[in-house]
Amino acid sequence: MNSSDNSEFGVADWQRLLRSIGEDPSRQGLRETPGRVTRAWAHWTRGYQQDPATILKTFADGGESYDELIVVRQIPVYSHCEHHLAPFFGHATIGYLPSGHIVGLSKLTRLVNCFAARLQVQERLTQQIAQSLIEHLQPKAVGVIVRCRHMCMESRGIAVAGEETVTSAMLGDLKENAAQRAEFLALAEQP
Ligand SMILES: Nc1nc2c(ncn2[C@@H]2O[C@H](COP(=O)(O)OP(=O)(O)OP(=O)(O)O)[C@@H](O)[C@H]2O)c(=O)[nH]1
Ligand SMILES: [Zn+2]
Repeated sequence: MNSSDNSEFGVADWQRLLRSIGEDPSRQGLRETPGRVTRAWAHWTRGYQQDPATILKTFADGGESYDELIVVRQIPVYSHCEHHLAPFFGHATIGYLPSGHIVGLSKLTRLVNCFAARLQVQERLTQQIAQSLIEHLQPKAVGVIVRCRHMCMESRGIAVAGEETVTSAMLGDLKENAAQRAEFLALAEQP
């Protein structure tokens, strides 16, 4: 969303929204809010402008042929549900079994951000992370676990606080090989 582009949702629309809930957009505390919220939504939806292929540039693993699981845990997730535009947030764990290529560890967090900064359901977010790793890194296996709290379920609707939704995607060896999956889950869950 670009506030200088009249064809897109911007400052005038947020002013209208503020009026529609009975507020006065010209009062001191709200004067800067439409511009601020426009910029905030541009940030929360920046993922539409990001390309997972560019993020996941691989580098050869220096001849060391590392062939064990690589697991990164506690990757922060901030997203918005496509049903209510309400935040959902939590953490992701990503594991993969390389096949000749590894990726910079920070790129896994960037990949999560790229898909989380779009309107989502948690299930699709989880699958997109896993599928793009398979597509661009061609590992032997990928496992993704996402745990989130959904504000549309806590602050409204069913209105229960603190429920956690857990989703997972297991591809390649992690789908087919029970021992491999057990190892990933042990690494993912270790305190
Ligand atoms: N599967 C899935 N559902 C989600 C996610 N985020 C929100 N929802 C659900 O989307 C559903 C939308 O249901 P609707 O009946 O169309 O909308 P609603 O009347 O606002 O539903 P309530 O939240 O039950 O009041 C709700 O059950 C939400 O809990 C998500 O990431 N995955
Ligand atoms: Zn929702």
